[in-house]
This record gives sequence, structure tokens and C-alpha cells, in this order.
Amino acid sequence: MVEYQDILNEIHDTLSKVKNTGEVANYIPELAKVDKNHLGIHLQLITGENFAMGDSQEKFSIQSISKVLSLAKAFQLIGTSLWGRVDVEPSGNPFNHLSLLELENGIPRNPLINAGAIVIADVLLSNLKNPKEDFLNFVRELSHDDSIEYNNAIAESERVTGFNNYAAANLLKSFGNLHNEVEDVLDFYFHQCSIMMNCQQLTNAFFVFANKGKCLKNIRHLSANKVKRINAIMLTCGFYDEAGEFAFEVGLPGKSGVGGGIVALLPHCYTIATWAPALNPQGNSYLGMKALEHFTTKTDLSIF
Ligand SMILES: NC(=O)CC[C@H](N)C(=O)O
Repeated sequence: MVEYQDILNEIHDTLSKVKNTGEVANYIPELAKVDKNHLGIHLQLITGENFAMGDSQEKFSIQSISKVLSLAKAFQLIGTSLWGRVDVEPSGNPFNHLSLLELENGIPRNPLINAGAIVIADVLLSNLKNPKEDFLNFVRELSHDDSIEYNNAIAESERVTGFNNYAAANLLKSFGNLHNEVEDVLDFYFHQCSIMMNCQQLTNAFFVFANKGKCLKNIRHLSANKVKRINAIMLTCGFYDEAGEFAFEVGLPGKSGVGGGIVALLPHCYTIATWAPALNPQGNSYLGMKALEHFTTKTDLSIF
């Protein structure tokens, strides 16, 4: 029997002695206000048991973690026709890289880099009646939690400094791969990134990817086939130019966000979320990566 709580406590002790060389994201001014010394972990087993450590109940902005949830909704809505507008190859580049997009005629490398997520946002705008409301409801349904909300101050903070994302959206528009107006698509995108969740809520929302498409309450939201594809995209593209490093160190499909969150999962076994706001130079949580490396090494529970 694995002593999960002991392992989480050990990780906390080990990491509290590590010099945290990361920095909080400051290109979105609202995110720069967060204290970099938080550390939380929540573990949700497929059997229903839960284990937690540190600041696992504090909410933070999920940022790019939302890209997996928007992808799931878009895939649920329009199926495989999605792959005509966005590819499924790792980019090997930072999340906001632009030049590949021009070279590859406005087809983003994958749905988890910014340009890809902006195309997904466009798909949702075209296929949902009340896009922001409907998407938030989808996230709430997956998590079984109606308290989940957008953070308008963070969305606005990102909008006024979002020059790179405006560039990506305009490039996509020039190639005909954005059907709605740039301003409307980005308004949706900035809001999805602003969603506030804690580690436990993230493990609940991602349960569907560990459980062949069924959520914690055993309701089917996605087919097992779609979940297989989404997990493959998380494994190969979830950490941008550090996807190889995350597979090597941790060995799980997962997704990070510049709010300092990471969520990862072992199919048929567990979901786990970490929050530690200081980021490494690739934009992934410095201590979160270390915590997950310790966890899969100590438990010997990774996909490999
Ligand atoms: N990696 C991230 O979390 C980036 C998301 C952020 N909202 C951006 O578009 O820059």
C-alpha cells in the first residue's frame, strides 16, 4: 500500500529546502502580484480517495491549463474536423512563438500553444450560443463546482498587454484561419485563461482524462477515443519547449500555466495538481515540476 500522504509531506519538506530560483510571470501585471512562495498539491485517486498538502485550496489563475479544457469542448463539438485547422505536433518552441505560424501558413503546430488555443477559441465562438457562459458551465460541470469563475481583472490585465497574442490572432486572420473578429476571439481567450481554480478543483476537472471520458460522478463527457487523443497532445505538447523534459522527469500527460499551476494524470489511476507560482525560463512552475518528479519517482506511478 502506497502511503500517499507521507509522500506528499516528504515532497513538501524536500522542496521547502530548495532555493526557488523561479520568478512569477510579470508580463501580465495582475499575475506579478502573487506571492511566489506558495506551494500546494492535491492528489485525486481514481478510487475516490484524496490527499493534499500545503496551499492546495487557494485559487489561482489557471492560464494555459484552460487550453486542454477548451480543446476538449471544441473536440466534443466538431470532432475530427478540428484537425484541419490545428495540427498535433510538438512545436519545440515557446508558447508564444510566432514565426512557425507564418512558415506553416497559419496552421498552428498544436492546440496547446497560444496560436493553437486562439484557433480553438474561434471554434468555440462559432459553435456555442453564449460562448463565455457555456464554456464556464462546461468547466463547472467537469469539476462539479459552480463556484468556479472568470477573473475579469486578470483578463483585462492580459488584454492591455496582449500584443503578442494580438499578433498571433492577426496572423491567423490573415491566413483565413480565424472566422470571428480578432477582438472577440481574444476576449474569449483572455477570459478562459483568467479562470480561477485551486489544485483540488483542477484534479476534479481533469478526472475525465484519467477515466476514459467519465467525470468523478461517472457521467460521460467525452468518448474514450477522444480522451486518448487529448492525453497524447498533453504528453507531447503540454509543456512547450520543455515537453521532452517533463516526459523525461515526470512521465505523465499534463499541462502547465503561467499562473504557476500544473495538472497531470496517470490514466486509470490518478490526477494530480500542483501550484507554485514562480516559473522557470520556459514558463513552467519551477517547484511544481520538481514536486511531480519526486511524486512519480517515489510512487513509481508514471506511464513508463
Ligand atoms: N503559458 C501560459 O499560461 C500562457 C497563457 C497566457 N494567457 C498567454 O497567452 O500568454
